[in-house]
Amino acid sequence: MTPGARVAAAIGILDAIGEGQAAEQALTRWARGSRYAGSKDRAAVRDHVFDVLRRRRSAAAMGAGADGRALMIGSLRLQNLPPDDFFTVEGHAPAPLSDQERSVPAVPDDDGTRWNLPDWLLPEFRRSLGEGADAAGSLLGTRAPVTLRVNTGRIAREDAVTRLAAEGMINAPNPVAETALDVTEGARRIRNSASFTEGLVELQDAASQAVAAGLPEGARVLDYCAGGGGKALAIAADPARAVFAHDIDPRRMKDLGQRAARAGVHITELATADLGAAAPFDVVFCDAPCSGSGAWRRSPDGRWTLTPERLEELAEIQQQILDAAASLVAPAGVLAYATCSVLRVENEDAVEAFLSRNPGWTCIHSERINLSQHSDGFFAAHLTRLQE
Ligand SMILES: C[S@@+](CC[C@H](N)C(=O)[O-])C[C@H]1O[C@@H](n2cnc3c(N)ncnc32)[C@H](O)[C@@H]1O
Repeated sequence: MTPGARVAAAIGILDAIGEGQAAEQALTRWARGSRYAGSKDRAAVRDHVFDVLRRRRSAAAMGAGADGRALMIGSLRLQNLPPDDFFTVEGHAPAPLSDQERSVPAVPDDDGTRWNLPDWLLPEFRRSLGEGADAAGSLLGTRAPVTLRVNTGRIAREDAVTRLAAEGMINAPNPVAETALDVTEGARRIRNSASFTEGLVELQDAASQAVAAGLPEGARVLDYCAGGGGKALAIAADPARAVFAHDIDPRRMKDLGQRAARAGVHITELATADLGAAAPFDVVFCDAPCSGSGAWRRSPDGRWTLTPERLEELAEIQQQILDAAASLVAPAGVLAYATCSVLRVENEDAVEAFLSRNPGWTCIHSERINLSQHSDGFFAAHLTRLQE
């Protein structure tokens, strides 16, 4: 595909998203109907679409419109790429810019446009991040780093650096977690590399790695919201732990057995009905469902699909999870709560709500891992029962 044809494809996908399709669904549908598109084309189209979604408000302002065409014009301008180079009509490129489209509008300098967030979320974003709001808002408009977790049970981080470099992936130690490596070049090779297929590395954000590494000691650990099991795998890398995984939707754990085998670790999956018999656990870890606001660079349509009602609903689910998980914690054990959200309502407020309903519990640790060029934004808190 020509560069212009890739832009034309992105415009069609953005229009489908504008009509209500989820971003991943719209991309998959386009790829299925475009067998001529090779893997580099698919990656380039995806990058265009995600670049727009990360900066949709600024792109709409720069392109003077909200449809796919205007958003793509705006997005190219934001990247200092002249739209005229892509809108040539040749080789399946979109039609050339009209005189009106060629005049570059002035972009408003309000927080919502600069941070590319919906207006309703701005008060909560400011309350949550305080002086860090501007930095976090700007970062949300950039591409997320590609980060690996080194399976240190198998290979030391410094040896992994050399090995990955030999396989064409330029990488460097990440400062957020001792097991993390940032891949700066060759990231598309990861999944087919021997290092990956042999279980020496996994793709995982550095904040997730730091949260798993920061869990308190304890032999029996339950990952209560295990999902695909990324954190369960990281926890299981410590041979001193017996790790159990649970998710309300067990289909989410379908690849966990295979991933654990590749990593050379053992994880026991538990159905909801079996939790009571397997309890108590020294640590019950709840990586709770949340807005995902700390990871909106990776799922950039999340900020446009979140609603005040959904945020409220998530806060209720988070309390239900804490209550259910608390009953599985050993008397001197720890209930660990985490989200990949930067919003107070899902973090500090959630912990406070649990503690006010459960005066026998106290918070012994609470930390925010800031959104940065090295990791997503994360929150973690450790709660335990007050000893008599
Ligand atoms: C943030 S994701 C977990 C990601 C996972 N820990 C990882 O590292 O890949 C949250 C998970 O919580 C699960 N979940 C939602 N409600 C739940 C509940 N009431 N009890 C247990 N799990 C729940 C969801 O199915 C989802 O897989």
